[in-house]
Amino acid sequence: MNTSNRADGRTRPHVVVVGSSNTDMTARVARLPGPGETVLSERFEMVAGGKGANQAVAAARLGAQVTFVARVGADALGAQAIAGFQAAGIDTAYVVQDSGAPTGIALIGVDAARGENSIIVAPGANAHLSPSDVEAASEVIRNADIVVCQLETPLETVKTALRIAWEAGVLTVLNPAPAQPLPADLLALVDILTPNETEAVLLVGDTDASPEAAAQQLHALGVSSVVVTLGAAGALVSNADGVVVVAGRRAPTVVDTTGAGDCFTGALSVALAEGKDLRRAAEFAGAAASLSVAKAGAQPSMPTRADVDAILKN
Ligand SMILES: Nc1ncnc2c1ncn2[C@@H]1O[C@H](COP(=O)(O)OP(=O)(O)OP(=O)(O)O)[C@@H](O)[C@H]1O
Repeated sequence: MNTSNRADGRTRPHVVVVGSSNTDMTARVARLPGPGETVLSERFEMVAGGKGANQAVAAARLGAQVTFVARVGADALGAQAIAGFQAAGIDTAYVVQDSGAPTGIALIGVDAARGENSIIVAPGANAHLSPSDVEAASEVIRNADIVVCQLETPLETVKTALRIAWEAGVLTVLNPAPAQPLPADLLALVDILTPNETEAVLLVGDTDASPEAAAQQLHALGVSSVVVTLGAAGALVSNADGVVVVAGRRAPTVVDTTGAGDCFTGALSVALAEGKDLRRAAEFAGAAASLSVAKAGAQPSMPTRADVDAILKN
């Protein structure tokens, strides 16, 4: 393990995140516009997002040494994203600024009265994150404690990252979001899969499957550990030790659940890299995610290690 000692005596695990970085542009409106219609927004916010970046920031806030492998545009939003990663202490040596594509964005309209949203995602540079970008970081991946991927970048790229890690005996985590069916040869490279309920049933192609039944089918496809997140109810943890539901922690208040899943996967990865077993890692991740829903925005809402340790003591 490539761990270094911290002042508090705890070892600092090395987490490599391979994935997306977006800028989320959110406009609250009284009513979402129909085709051809223009509406005025009462409030506009621009917040750093993208599942990969959210998970990288979550892991860094929780005390891991984090290397992020990603692509942003050679534009102002890309420079801003990189500055944000560096401020969080993330190693950005493998964040490429792509001069041929803009930074990925999500345009989010929120109906303030109903809380409904409509979202347009323009992946931009995320779609250019290539197997060779990942290969450039292969030495870092082979020496990591854990490698974490999601599905907002090309599947071939995800597969390359998982394969390099798998062949080196490094733990692999896949958060299979956004929901989509996956090829068996990719799933076979995954140690720990972290779908939410929708993603779990979509992966097994059976929308009537219970989370537990979906987990069993995923084990049959070669995934040794499955953690299905269940929103406020917590998470179903399934591996060779059996199946258990780790109850959700009551959030102090629920302000914004955006990024709760990313916080959970980032935190789970840190805990696993520190050597916790899957169930204890899921308890840690649930505690972190319950704190993340109490604050607005994905990256700004990721809790610190001290915040999580404090609620775990209670
Ligand atoms: N209202 C809540 N109160 C406490 N914890 C929550 C709440 N909602 C989510 N969580 C925590 O966050 C984890 C992930 O939530 P969820 O299952 O909704 O994932 P998700 O659908 O990927 O989330 P999102 O897409 O909003 O990021 C849960 O397992 C739980 O630990």
